[in-house]
Amino acid sequence: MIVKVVNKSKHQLPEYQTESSAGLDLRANIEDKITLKPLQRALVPTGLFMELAQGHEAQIRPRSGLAYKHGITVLNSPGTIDADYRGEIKILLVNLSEEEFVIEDGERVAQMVIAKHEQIQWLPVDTLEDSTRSAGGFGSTGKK
Ligand SMILES: O=c1ccn([C@H]2C[C@H](O)[C@@H](COP(=O)(O)OP(=O)(O)OP(=O)(O)O)O2)c(=O)[nH]1
Repeated sequence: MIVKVVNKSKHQLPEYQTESSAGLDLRANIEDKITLKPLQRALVPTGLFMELAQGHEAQIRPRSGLAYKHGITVLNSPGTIDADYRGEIKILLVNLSEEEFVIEDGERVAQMVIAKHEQIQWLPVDTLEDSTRSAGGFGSTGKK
């Protein structure tokens, strides 16, 4: 799939790490380092602008290594980039660790997955067809 992109960052366009991976690593495009204290959040610019085809979205997700080693995650995960959005893609990071974390320019801070989504039409009805689960949820099936 071809996606139009304007790259105003100092960095190369994100590339897949392997042909079979879904996530494109996104790099911070910043003039000065950003220091995230515990529980602090920051909107990190990427310098990337995209034009997605209708019926598609981009999801901004955390990188598992940053989350595991440093408690750095995407606060609104998965962030949603709409097909009609023409602004700069930004990443909302939060530091869930007890130590401060420094984001450097060019650092791969999140990953982006482009996905198709359905376009639905509501069909208002009075009742829904029953199912085995019915209204059970939130642990209704137990632990094991
Ligand atoms: O992690 C994100 C999430 C969103 N956006 C941009 C693209 C998206 O299309 C737009 C709006 O996002 P969203 O719909 O999540 O924001 P909202 O809080 O509902 O605001 P809006 O009223 O602008 O829709 O902001 C980002 O750059 N990064």
